[in-house]
Amino acid sequence: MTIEVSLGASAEAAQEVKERLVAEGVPAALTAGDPALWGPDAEAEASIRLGWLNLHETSRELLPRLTELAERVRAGGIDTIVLAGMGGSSLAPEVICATADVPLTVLDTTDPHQVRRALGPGDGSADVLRRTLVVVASKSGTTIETDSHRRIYEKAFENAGLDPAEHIVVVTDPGSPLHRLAEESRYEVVLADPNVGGRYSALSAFGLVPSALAGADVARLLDEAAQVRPLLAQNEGNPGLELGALLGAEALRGRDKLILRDEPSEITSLPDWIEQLIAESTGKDGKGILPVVGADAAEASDQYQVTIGPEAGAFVDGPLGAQFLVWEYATAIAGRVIGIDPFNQPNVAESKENTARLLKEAGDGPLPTGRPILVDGPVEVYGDVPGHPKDLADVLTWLLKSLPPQGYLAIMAYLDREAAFDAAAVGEASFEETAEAWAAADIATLRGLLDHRTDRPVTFGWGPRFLHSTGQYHKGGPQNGVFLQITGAVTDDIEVPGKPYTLGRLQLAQALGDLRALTSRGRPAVRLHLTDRVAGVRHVLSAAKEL
Ligand SMILES: O=P(O)(O)OC[C@H]1O[C@H](O)[C@H](O)[C@@H](O)[C@@H]1O
Repeated sequence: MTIEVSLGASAEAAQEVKERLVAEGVPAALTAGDPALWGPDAEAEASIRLGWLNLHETSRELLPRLTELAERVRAGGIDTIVLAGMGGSSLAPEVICATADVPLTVLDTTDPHQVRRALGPGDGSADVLRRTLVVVASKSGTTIETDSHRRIYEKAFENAGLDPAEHIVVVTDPGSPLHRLAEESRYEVVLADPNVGGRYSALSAFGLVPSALAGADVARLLDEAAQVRPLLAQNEGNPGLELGALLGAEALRGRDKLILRDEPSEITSLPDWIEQLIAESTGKDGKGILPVVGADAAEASDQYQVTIGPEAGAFVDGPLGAQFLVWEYATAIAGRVIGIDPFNQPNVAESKENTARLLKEAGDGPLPTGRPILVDGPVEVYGDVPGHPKDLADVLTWLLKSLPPQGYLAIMAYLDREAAFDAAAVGEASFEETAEAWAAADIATLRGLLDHRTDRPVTFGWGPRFLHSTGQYHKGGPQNGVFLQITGAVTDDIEVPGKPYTLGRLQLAQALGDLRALTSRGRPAVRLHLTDRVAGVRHVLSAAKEL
């Protein structure tokens, strides 16, 4: 089965853009790997970023090794695959494994409570660790979260009397600092294609290694991509061109909020991967397309909806391997239409630098959190909120009122994204009861509650995961975002071996660093700090319900 793209009510607008792209010879030029398609400023970067167009062929050479590796790992009694990787180094495997229904633990967080769930109690349970293989995945080999996870796991394996070399597999680019370290440590290394950027790497070693180890059929993904690939050079019947023309045409006429719907289909959670691809590729130079995951399309002139799976209106229906390639192609096309370089991420570094500076300046002392402007039960409020708010509800109301006509609200939660598991594990409860208990304990429920109170789109991101995704758009895209950051007290912190910070301290520094970047742009931004996480989540949700 190949892929079907339907443009729904937007077909006419897309047609005009498509005709222009065809007249300019773009489909053939893109599939031939022409790096000049995004203008002279983008050419140098593009010339080393188009390898994703051929991964359906070039990644095939990985398959025998992956089969052998997966067998060896299983024969060694390992049944738990943990993936330490941020953004493009984990989002695709998460979707691949969810779709294949094989378990994969993704560590794309600095939340100590969430990392503790993977490690097991204490400094890691020997029982859990014996059965665990950690895939340390980083293209640059320098990402601070992934480096921290590697250090934590190395120490945990050693403490448990296990040889880290038997429990760690590294995926990185040739010559990266992580490559060198892995060789010194005798880790198994799978090198990735350096001509593929992180968010375009779903079908490279970054997508395939952890997924194959977790038990997914990755050869099938390459077959699915190979089926659609010949269509991408065509002027007609080209799903990537259709979708790219749609994304570009909508953005040009001011419809720059893309509501991504995930209807029940054979694919699970693809919008979470598309979100990074589109937000980080297009959100720059004051332009961009904002993907909104999990929302219903509002009747607003700047929003439109695309569904994964067959549905009324605009949709993309087809197997996962083909979806990856078609969305990548469409994003590259949309980048040309909008007039940005879809392969760089110029504003991501800023928050990272702020975080490093905050940690350095604070030394052994406390991080500069400032003083709360009010305390409402288990929730402290930080930020410049005018008009002397008296409680949390007033603060949320002010944030919603601050939304400009074309704006959006971004909720950014630096918390344990699995915390709601604890509340939902209620013995013999029915599916409905469990789902209800989950929603009542999950801070992500806030997105829907605030969405009901505004016609502006509301996004939700787990920090620091989103910093490697929508974080680029927030800082580099149209400056009309309003930001609600949520942090929480840490009761069970984890040392990062060889570093002067703990995970909890790093997480808070990341939140403060990003807040600094957002407020320096004059954007309205508030931080809620939950002094008791469970009670705090309940309190925030109940305040939002009463607005
Ligand atoms: O794979 P890494 O080098 O560790 O990078 C992981 C992620 O980090 C950065 O912040 C980039 O903005 C992302 O595009 C990338 O996917």
